[in-house]
Amino acid sequence: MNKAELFEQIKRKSSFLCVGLDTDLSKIPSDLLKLEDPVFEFNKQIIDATAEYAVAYKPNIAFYEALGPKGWESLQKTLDYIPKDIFTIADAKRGDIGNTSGLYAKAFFESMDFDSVTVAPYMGVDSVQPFLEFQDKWVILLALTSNAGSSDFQLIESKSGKPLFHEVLEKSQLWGNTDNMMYVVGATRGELIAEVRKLVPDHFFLVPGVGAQGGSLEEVAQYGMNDTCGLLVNSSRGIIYASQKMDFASAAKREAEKLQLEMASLLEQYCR
Ligand SMILES: O=C(O)c1cc(=O)[nH]c(=O)n1[C@@H]1O[C@H](COP(=O)(O)O)[C@@H](O)[C@H]1O
Repeated sequence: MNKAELFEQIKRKSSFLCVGLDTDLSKIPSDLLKLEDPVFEFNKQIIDATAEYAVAYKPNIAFYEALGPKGWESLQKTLDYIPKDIFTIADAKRGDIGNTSGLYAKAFFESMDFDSVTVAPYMGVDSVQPFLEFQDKWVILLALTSNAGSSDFQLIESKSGKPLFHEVLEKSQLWGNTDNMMYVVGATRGELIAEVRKLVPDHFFLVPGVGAQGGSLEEVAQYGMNDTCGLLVNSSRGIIYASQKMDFASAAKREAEKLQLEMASLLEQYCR
């Protein structure tokens, strides 16, 4: 999916919601555990309930990897079930020496056909380029993450006197095929989002951290939105575990709709 198609979908649904499929066997209703593939059954019902409000789904790979081969099977079935016009993100946070990154890229872009994968920039250009070689796929580079520990390295002043996340944003722009690059920018980072937007005015941000982590959607839109929206805002636990009983799908639908309505008015206000 290219940027124009993504923006078209955002306009059509008046939404920039990404639903995070962080599906955890210890949090899904126990009745589902009797089924052959509880993770897929849960995801299927979540997707059915939220697809009209979502422009992206983001399975966090850890939740599937942790279950061994069965988890990978649930992940593949989930990916196949997501409607084809919705953007898919493999939240895998990969990145390694070139030849290894090439195989990570193959895993998520060829074997599994995700639209995008989250990548850590720490190992530098040669660890990211193999992902960028897939012309019609997207790399979502960790820039300024939502967790408290992000200050440990990302906010440190580099040699040039700028915080390290500035270097990530500026350097990565020189890595080629950056049209298909997005950046992770945490919703918990408030005004710093404006700083990131100044450095990369046209790129999409994947913004986790609203809902369970307490980030403000209003603030994200105010500081981060551009004239093609430029935002995919993720909520995982706030949607998928809105109820931990068998009414989980209708509760997820309610939460997704609530966010979508808020997003519709933010699009009107800030998407210019
Ligand atoms: O790359 C991510 O998606 C990510 C980056 C980041 O800075 N913070 C962050 O929370 N995430 C992911 O976004 C999701 C947030 O989940 P909730 O806090 O439950 O909405 C999880 O899958 C995290 O791994």
